[in-house]
Formats: sequence, C-alpha cells, structure tokens
Amino acid sequence: MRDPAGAVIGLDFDGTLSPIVPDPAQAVIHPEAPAVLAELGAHVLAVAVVTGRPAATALELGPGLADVEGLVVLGHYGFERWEDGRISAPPPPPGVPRAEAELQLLLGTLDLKGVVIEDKGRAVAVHTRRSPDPEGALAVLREPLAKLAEKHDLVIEPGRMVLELRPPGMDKGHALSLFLAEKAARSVMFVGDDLGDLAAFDAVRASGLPGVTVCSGSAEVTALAERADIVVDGPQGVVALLRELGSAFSRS
Ligand SMILES: O=P(O)(O)OC[C@H]1O[C@H](O[C@H]2O[C@H](CO)[C@@H](O)[C@H](O)[C@H]2O)[C@H](O)[C@@H](O)[C@@H]1O
Repeated sequence: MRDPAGAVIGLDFDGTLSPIVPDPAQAVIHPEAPAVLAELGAHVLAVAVVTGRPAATALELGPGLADVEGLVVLGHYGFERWEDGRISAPPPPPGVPRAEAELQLLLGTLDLKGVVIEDKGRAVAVHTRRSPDPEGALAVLREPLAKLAEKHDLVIEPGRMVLELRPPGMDKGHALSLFLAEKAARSVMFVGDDLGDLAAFDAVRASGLPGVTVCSGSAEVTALAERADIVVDGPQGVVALLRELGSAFSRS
C-alpha cells in the first residue's frame, strides 16, 4: 500500500476473474473486472493474468481485458505471453496432437458420460464437470491419463473437475518469478483459486518480496484457502478487493 508503483499484481483467470460455469467455452469474465483492473493498472508497476488458458482464449472470454493499459497475459501456465496485441510462444510440442488422437480412442473404451475434451492447441484437457458423477469420472481417468501423458512426454495438470495433458518445464510459479525479476518488482500480490495456482503462491513466498496471496474461495478447492493470506468469496469477492485497492490508491 505504501509503494504501489513497485507492485506486481498477478491474477488467475477461471474461478478468479471469471466465475466457474459448466461449459469452458461459455466462461466469461466478471463484467466489472476489466474496469477495476484498468484503475489498478494506472497505479501499480504491472498487472499480469497468469492462466492455464491459451492467452488468446483468455482475451476472448475477457472482453475489455486487451484494453487494460500495460496488461500482460501469461497463457498456458506461462509458455505463452501476450503483450501489446502480440503473442509470443515456443513451437507447440508434438506430443499433444498424438496424445489427443489416442485420448479419443481411450474415452471410447471407458464409457463415461458427459466427459468432454478441450483442445487447447499446446495442451489438451479432459473435463468431467458435466458428467453425472464428476469426481468418480476423474478417479477413473486419473491413471490412464497419467500413462498417456508419460508416453507422449507430457505431464498431468489437475484442476477443478479437469485433468490436463500439457508439456512440462513451466508452471505459474516459474512464470511469476521470471515476471517479477523482469519488472524488478518491489512487492507482489497473487490471486488464484485452483491447485495450479499453488506454484504461484510458492513463488510469492520465494521472491523474498513483501507479498500477499489471495484465494478466490470455493467449496470445490480447499487446499488454496489453507495456504492463502486472504480468502475472498469467489470472483465477486476478488473484484470487490481489487476495487477497494484501486480506490485506496486513487485517494492517496
Ligand atoms: O489457470 P486458469 O485460468 O484457472 O485456467 C484453468 C482451467 O480453466 C478452465 O476450466 C475451468 O473453468 C471452466 C469454466 O468455468 C470449468 O467448466 C472447468 O470445470 C474448470 O476446470 C479451462 O477450461 C481449462 O482449460 C483451464 O486450464
């Protein structure tokens, strides 16, 4: 609060800026989030959305985000970077299309209702939220998906009613650490809701900077709340907290 010009604010997308919905393609950012981020962005060193989504998808589902001055989107857990209208990323890993082709066959043999594949380009996610028994379906999928990931040099990223097969070598913690160093941040706040955000919480602690971790709370994930400095009530609570911060900076 004393030095906003040195602060980096990192935010997850789904479940943090955007309420969880059954169909990933229908997710949409909280309507007030872009304006609130724009106000915050005018005071702090940098605002970054750090997400498992492809950066372009986060921007599509977050109309108004691209207009937030100075905003950076670190997509695919940090493999991709969107800034000033441009995306940079390493070449996509060959294992993903191969794993996806086998995944279709695998799901055909398992006879699970309501299980849906999300083709993310550099990764592939298997969602169970729309299954009659989402947790049960996850339990059935865990082992065969782990084997499939290993076969194609990928790793499993578990999330809210989802198992994702993605390339190794990057996570939100590493992405946030690199960003803090690049910006020469003097303090940091990270807001997240899911297991993939724990690495970013660790990065906040490891940075040695004055830092605060915020959990966008839900009944679905409790591990994050246990590790957070502050717990707020889902995306509505996140937006309220960010609005309060922005207003406080504007007053001072
Ligand atoms: O890092 P994030 O921004 O939190 O992205 C993580 C995953 O989010 C999406 O799935 C989650 O949100 C969906 C829409 O609300 C929901 O239907 C699903 O159950 C959640 O797991 C997204 O579809 C994944 O690709 C992201 O990796």
